[in-house]
Amino acid sequence: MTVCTMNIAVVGSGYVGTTLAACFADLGHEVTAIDIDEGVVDRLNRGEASIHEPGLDELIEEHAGDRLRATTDYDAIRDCEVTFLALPTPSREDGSIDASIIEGGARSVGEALSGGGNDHLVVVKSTVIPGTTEGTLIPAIEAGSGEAVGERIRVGMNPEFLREGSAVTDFLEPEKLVLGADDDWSHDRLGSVFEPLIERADPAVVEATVREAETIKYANNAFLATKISLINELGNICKEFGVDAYRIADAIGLDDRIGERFLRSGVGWGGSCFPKDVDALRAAAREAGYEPELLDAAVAVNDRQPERLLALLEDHVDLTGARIAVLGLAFKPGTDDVRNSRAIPVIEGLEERGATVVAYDPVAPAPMREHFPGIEYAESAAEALSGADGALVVTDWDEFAALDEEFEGMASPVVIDGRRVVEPREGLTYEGLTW
Ligand SMILES: NC(=O)c1ccc[n+]([C@@H]2O[C@H](COP(=O)([O-])OP(=O)(O)OC[C@H]3O[C@@H](n4cnc5c(N)ncnc54)[C@H](O)[C@@H]3O)[C@@H](O)[C@H]2O)c1
Ligand SMILES: O=c1ccn([C@@H]2O[C@H](COP(=O)(O)OP(=O)(O)O[C@H]3O[C@H](CO)[C@@H](O)[C@H](O)[C@H]3O)[C@@H](O)[C@H]2O)c(=O)[nH]1
Repeated sequence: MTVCTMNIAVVGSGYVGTTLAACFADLGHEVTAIDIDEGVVDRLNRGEASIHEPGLDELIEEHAGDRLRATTDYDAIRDCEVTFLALPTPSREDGSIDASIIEGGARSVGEALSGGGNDHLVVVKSTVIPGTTEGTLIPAIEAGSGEAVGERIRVGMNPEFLREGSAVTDFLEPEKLVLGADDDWSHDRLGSVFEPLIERADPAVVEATVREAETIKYANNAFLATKISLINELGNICKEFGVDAYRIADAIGLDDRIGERFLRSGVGWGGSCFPKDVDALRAAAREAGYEPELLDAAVAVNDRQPERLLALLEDHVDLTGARIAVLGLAFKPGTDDVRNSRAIPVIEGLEERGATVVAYDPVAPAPMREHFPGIEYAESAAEALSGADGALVVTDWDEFAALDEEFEGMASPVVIDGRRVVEPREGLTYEGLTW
């Protein structure tokens, strides 16, 4: 069967946009990546990613200069059939969504499409609060293009479920695709974009309205974040009972209605999505007149976990003047992203208690330096542990599981594990957060 290839523009070359652009090129489409950052564009054209994501460099190297090109010029959109908006949708101070960047991007897309031309589908890939596409982005495209959306220019919504650290595999082997559109032509065109992926990976395809697609994304993230907070709450209770929360999670996960995934208790959820998206959903729910009490509680439990880690350490070490190794800075393994990493409140808490922090992460020290320029950064876990009065494990990098004689270099061998990655052993005072 012949699979149709298309000309696709991807606006925004961050974690989502770069993955999208590289994977679409790999699926056979002609892709133009557009970003305002010239450095990002230059690197892409040289065949390099600006972010750390397993498998991404290889794809970009293979397709850059061929099916994948990058530019800062929105006018490239005119030659494309579909444009994906993968722009940031950060939180405002009060937690509500700040749609100003994507609104500006939508306007620029509209301007690039002004003056007539081929049919074009603009697809919102970013996570946006239900109603944003209709109430903010369509008017921005119309303001830029000078024509009503719904005839030549149409709009769809296709939320992204990839995880950082496994973005390429998640994108190329999705469990589901949510195709959001409010008319048949837009559903069909969105379907054509994903046809090669559907052929290859056979995901469940959910046809939804734009507003449903926007909502599915928030519901998905809110459910997962709350699931982790629930296992963390149960884990904290297990710890009080002297019971290993991981053995309990293994048992309850056998119940299909619960499921075994996302039951790893510990220092909590961070990253660029769960905290921002749960906050935006809470704010939007409140604005709509609904008190999201369970989501508030999920956040409260999450906020408490780093303090609980520090309190456990304090049971063993007087932190004033102590040298403490922090193992892991990225919000999860496999990424250099430190946005909302649990390492941030952990390091702040150590500093407040007068401890000296020596941090180690295999890929994320550079972005963390922007948050904490004054702490020490070690080149290896062994160096961080050397002479330390205690260690906190904050990210579950595989290499921490292999640590062994490195602990012998500690001044006092106390390890408090927030991710269940280090093996307890003789000679080590070891405690887990929920076990
Ligand atoms: N990171 C994830 O794992 C993930 C997963 C699913 C959904 N999302 C959602 O996808 C969206 C993008 O997230 P991200 O993590 O990829 O963002 P990011 O911050 O990693 O990247 C955004 C990119 O957009 C560029 N940019 C900013 N303004 C621009 C403009 N006006 N025109 C062109 N480029 C511009 C920036 O230079 C940057 O390269 C967000 O809504 C996010 O919630 C993220
Ligand atoms: O059992 C678990 C699983 C995860 N986490 C933590 O939860 C956070 C998020 O992890 P993960 O979901 O793997 O990474 P993200 O890249 O943030 O991906 C989430 O956020 C993305 C952006 O919206 C979505 O696309 C993904 O589907 C969703 O999983 C990290 O701090 C993890 O350490 C736990 O504490 N316990």
